[in-house]
Amino acid sequence: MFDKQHRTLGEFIIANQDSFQYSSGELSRLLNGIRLAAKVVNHEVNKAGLVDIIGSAGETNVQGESQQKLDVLANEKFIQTLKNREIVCGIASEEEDDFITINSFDKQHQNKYVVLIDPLDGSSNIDVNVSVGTIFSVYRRITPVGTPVTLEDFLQPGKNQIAAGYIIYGTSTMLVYTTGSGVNGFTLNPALGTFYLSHPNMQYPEDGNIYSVNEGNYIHFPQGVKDYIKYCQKEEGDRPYTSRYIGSLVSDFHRNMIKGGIYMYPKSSKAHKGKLRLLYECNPMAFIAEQANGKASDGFQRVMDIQPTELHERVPFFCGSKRMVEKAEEFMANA
Ligand SMILES: O=P(O)(O)OC[C@H]1O[C@](O)(COP(=O)(O)O)[C@@H](O)[C@@H]1O
Repeated sequence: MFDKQHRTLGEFIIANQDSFQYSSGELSRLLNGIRLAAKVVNHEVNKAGLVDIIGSAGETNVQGESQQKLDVLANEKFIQTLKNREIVCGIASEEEDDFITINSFDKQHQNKYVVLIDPLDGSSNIDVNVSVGTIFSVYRRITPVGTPVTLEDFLQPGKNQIAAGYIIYGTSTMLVYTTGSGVNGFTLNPALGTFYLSHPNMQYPEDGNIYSVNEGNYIHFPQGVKDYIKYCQKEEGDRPYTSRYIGSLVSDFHRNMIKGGIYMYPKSSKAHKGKLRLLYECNPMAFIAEQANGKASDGFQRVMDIQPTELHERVPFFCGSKRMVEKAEEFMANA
């Protein structure tokens, strides 16, 4: 298992390269690209209140959401950084209608990895100085090297992920990721511009007492969700639980992973498939949750078993401490 002596993220990536199935150093270079882009975006997020980077960019993205200027900037920085690494053959992003094809420098489509990103998660919180994040998911392509990347390379079930993580731009900036051998968190020392291992081997508590859901949608929720929320609020045993909802998936997830809790974005009569996107929000968070002894489902099945059919498809999402997600699923099944 990993030891704390590998203090910086760079050292940690190299030191653990061999624990990775296709260890050729390429994934390390990809992760180092994400590390670099995270620092650049962190710098922009931190000074957001001072420069004209807050507010709408005047455009809407493929989801019909108004794009924030920081969304656009974060999208550009991650795409640019990943393009230059000679590893990535394609990128899909919340801010891009279609996937982006990246050819290797020799123009022979030799790159092997696809990356899916939510460049700035929690965008409704940007203007009000509440923590936001970036989410990333990495797969090995399934179409032959030497040919251009196709949609098929992106529409892989979450269980095929080889790496996933998030960056949280909060009271401190952290990068949390997994390559399938546990979850580790690194905190940025802004004075040195270096990420240090601060949270080795992160684990969800088996059970918790925090529930995170937008209760403003309560009347639109399925009966099973209403029943589970009532269960959380009932004066019985270690309940009522505490309600905490920041409105940034990354921030709510991070808190619940440390303290024990459940995050829910169910379907509703307003949003028949929920709001969160399977490929670059739910799957990466599900991979991290499972690697940290947590659980992630759509209320009925393991999220990472879902076979995607569209780049920007949405799914209901229940994620957190194992016992709490199982209890929520119980209410969904019995409703
Ligand atoms: O405001 P709502 O409907 O509760 O949605 C909040 C959820 O949507 C998100 O902001 C995702 O959407 P964005 O990636 O567009 O920000 C999550 O981070 C958050 O948990």
